[in-house]
Amino acid sequence: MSADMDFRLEDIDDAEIARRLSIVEPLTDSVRDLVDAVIRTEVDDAELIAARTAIEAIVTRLRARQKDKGYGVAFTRDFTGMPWGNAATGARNAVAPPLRLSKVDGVTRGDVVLGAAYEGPGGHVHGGIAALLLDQLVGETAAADNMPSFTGTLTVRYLRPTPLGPVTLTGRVTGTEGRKTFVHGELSDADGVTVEADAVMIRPKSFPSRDQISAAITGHDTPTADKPTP
Ligand SMILES: CCCCC/C=C\C/C=C\C/C=C\C/C=C\CCCC(=O)SCCNC(=O)CCNC(=O)[C@H](O)C(C)(C)COP(=O)(O)OP(=O)(O)OC[C@H]1O[C@@H](n2cnc3c(N)ncnc32)[C@H](O)[C@@H]1OP(=O)(O)O
Repeated sequence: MSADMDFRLEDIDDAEIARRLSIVEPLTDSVRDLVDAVIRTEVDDAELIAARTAIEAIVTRLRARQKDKGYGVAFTRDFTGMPWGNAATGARNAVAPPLRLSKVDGVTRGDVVLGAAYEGPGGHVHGGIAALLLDQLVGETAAADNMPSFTGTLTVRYLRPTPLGPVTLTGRVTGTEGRKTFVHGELSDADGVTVEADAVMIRPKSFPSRDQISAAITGHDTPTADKPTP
């Protein structure tokens, strides 16, 4: 991970995180709903044009104040990560399905419903979306102590087409070797595994230590507490 990666401090507590999420998650859900509606609507051209005008007005309102680039990765002082722009999981990212993963007994697991926005072959999940979700899965599976690794190699094997609808992801670490962590991940529908992946996750030699990140976000060294990523 390059040293110029955007780590920044958001000096807020859990209650403020919850408050912000309570505002932005429903907004993101509405935009996700909008994307789905645009794909599936059968209204006439006049309605489509009227919708575009209304949407453009909303975009103008939102752009009244905005960041220069992407959202970046914000951390609280006690190291809770807020990757809210993340393409697979971001709370502010309507492109994200969104995937929510949790680790129990060494297995990372998550359920997500893939609708019309994630279509590749008719009625089925796009292979790139499967790879995106598996990449996030192996990333979170390899992450220890809230410190992420980079995906060095991701090998994806598509066993059979994945129908649009609910899917489950599971991942587990299969080995470690120096800065490398090996992870196996699976994406399944109700009938079993449809896509599997093996990843070599690497903690780059240039990767800042947890203390260095803390120092970068707070301007000085601070003690850090172990906290799960929201
Ligand atoms: C990342 C998101 C941050 C979000 C943070 C938010 C909250 C934090 C909380 C939790 C985090 C949770 C989840 C993480 C989130 C998302 C997961 C998404 C993951 C991604 O989507 S991430 C983007 C795609 N990813 C890249 O953009 C990588 C670009 N690339 C590089 O940054 C370097 O290329 C790197 C680092 C790969 C290696 O750099 P390096 O200098 O450290 O490597 P070095 O040469 O020292 O090799 C050391 C040993 O690895 C072997 N090796 C080297 N390269 C290899 C490769 N490619 N494949 C297999 N093995 C490889 C060598 O053979 C040697 O092996 P040996 O020791 O056995 O000889």
